[in-house]
Amino acid sequence: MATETCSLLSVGQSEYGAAPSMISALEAVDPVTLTWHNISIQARKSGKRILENVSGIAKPGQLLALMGASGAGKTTLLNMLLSRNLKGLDTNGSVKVNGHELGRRITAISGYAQQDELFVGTLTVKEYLDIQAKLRVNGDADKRRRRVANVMSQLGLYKCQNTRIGAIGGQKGISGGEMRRLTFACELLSNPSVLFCDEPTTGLDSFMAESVVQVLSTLAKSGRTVICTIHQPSSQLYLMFDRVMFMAGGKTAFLGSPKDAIQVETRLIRSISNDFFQFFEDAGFTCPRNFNPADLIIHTLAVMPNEEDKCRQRIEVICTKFQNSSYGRTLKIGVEKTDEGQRPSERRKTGILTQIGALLQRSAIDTWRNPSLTRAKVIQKSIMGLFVGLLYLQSPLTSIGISNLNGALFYLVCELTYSTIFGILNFLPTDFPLVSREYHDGLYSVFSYYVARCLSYLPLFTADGLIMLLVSYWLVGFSNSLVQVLFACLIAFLIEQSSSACGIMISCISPSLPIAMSTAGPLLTLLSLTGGLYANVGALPSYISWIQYLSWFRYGFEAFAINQWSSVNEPNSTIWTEAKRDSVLSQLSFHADMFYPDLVIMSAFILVFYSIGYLGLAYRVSKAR
Ligand SMILES: Nc1ncnc2c1ncn2[C@@H]1O[C@H](COP(=O)(O)OP(=O)(O)OP(=O)(O)O)[C@@H](O)[C@H]1O
Repeated sequence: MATETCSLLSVGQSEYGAAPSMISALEAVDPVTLTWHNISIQARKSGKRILENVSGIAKPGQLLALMGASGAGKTTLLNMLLSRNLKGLDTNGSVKVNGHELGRRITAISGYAQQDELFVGTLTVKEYLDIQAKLRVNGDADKRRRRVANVMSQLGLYKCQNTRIGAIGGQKGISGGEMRRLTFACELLSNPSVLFCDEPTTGLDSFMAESVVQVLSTLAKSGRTVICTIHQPSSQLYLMFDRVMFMAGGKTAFLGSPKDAIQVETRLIRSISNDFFQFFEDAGFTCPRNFNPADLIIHTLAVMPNEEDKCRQRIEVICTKFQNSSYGRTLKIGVEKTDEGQRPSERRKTGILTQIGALLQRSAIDTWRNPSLTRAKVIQKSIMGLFVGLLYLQSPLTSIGISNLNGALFYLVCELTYSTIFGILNFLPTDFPLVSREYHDGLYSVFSYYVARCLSYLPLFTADGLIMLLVSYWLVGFSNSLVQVLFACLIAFLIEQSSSACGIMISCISPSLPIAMSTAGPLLTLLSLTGGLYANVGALPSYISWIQYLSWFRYGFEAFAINQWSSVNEPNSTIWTEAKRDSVLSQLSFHADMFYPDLVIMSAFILVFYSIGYLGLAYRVSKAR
């Protein structure tokens, strides 16, 4: 195990700004040699061969670039090395870390910077890294602070540490290059021995692309094994890699080193041809002067439309030549002769409470910085409360007044349900890509995410209902003894929680938001129609009647009604008897002794809905590999 701390100059420190007092060195890692041997991958359904006997080796201290035309198999190889995203594929061959097959456990020693960046855009760079550190660094607050300071310093993120990350189509935040460096920074917090990057320079201008490859090169020099896929690098970038692997038609066309000591631009291509490019020239494909070598090779290895047979033949020639060349033989020996070395130490997950705390903090900041939902709900519920209050203003205890009060109670049940459920159906779609990625990166369990996310919704989806209830309560003239008001608040809470738990459940088990929406609509119609106001629950036909027992509309309405009619406001309270209460309730086929069972049943609904939602989410996240 490595014990020394590498002392590197921070990448672009002066350019991007760094805190001078901070330690600007990356912590040491266990050196890792990654080998892959005879990897063959086939699509299960179509039988299409995606990779064929691909072998390779990546060593600590080296930056290896996987290159090739589109469809060559670069991403599939990267996924195989990481043992993820292999759904629907049959795989063969072995991937070894210091001679050990780790399988999925490779995530515990590696970082994977994926091409599409997923962040919580409302957070600043520093806040995001602090929370990531809580999820990735096992240790005390001081260790986390140092790790964050180190990676910010190494990746030149100090200057933008207080800038919000921003989101595409939303608030503008940090630049594309800074986002890419933030992705690496998150991965580096775990101090991985191996770093995988999928197309790290795509979408960046040449200056940004160079700075990103410079970062990767520096990370490799710190003793890490860095592997990235890359599309058409410029001549300059191309020379920054320690090793390049060219792929074509799912095979290895070359794995070796490009020349890196080129001083004069005009000599660049000829100089490369001395070593790396020599192989392609020997195969009969010469590189013209002033031509970007990577461009030429990728072009040579591409399968052109309308010339497929010719291209495939050419690829076959090159791949066979490579296998029989000294490069191919050296590679074969290197891969086969890798002895078992020390198993690198694996990152341990942080505790479940730490995970929940960090995720809750992230959600809370996001909600706080995104006040539109909160504001909309509070305003909407205040207006609805006022409207209900004015509509049923001080209803008298006449038969019409009693019926109005029951109508007001049922309306409250509906309002607590509909806006909650449709407000929460978006629970998963927005979060899902980030959650499933972070879960597969080994940052936290689905349970931690689920608990934190549900808790983060709780205050808003409780307060809004109570605001509506309390705004309307005295206006309508509901029974206002302290006990009745408190019970009314509890009932409103249980109704709103039943709705949000049901919304979360539907969101977690539906494959998409439109399906969730079209499930929720008819379901709520059924549940509200059997809730007790539109049709008397005692007179429903038997083939429909059972639905009422699945309806929190019914239990919530019954509990509200029992609470309301158990006693009434002065001066009528003295003449209000149990018989009168029972008579009002019996009009609705409700029973006074069902009050506590109603509360218990709604609590059970909440538990069951949350549990099903959790199981649905866990299943979907596990399948999203
Ligand atoms: N699950 C799958 N089922 C069927 N075919 C697949 C599957 N995954 C990948 N392929 C096919 O395998 C080939 C290689 O895909 P891959 O994404 O690895 O290529 P790539 O070199 O990374 O391409 P690009 O540079 O365009 O991202 C493609 O033809 C792709 O359509």
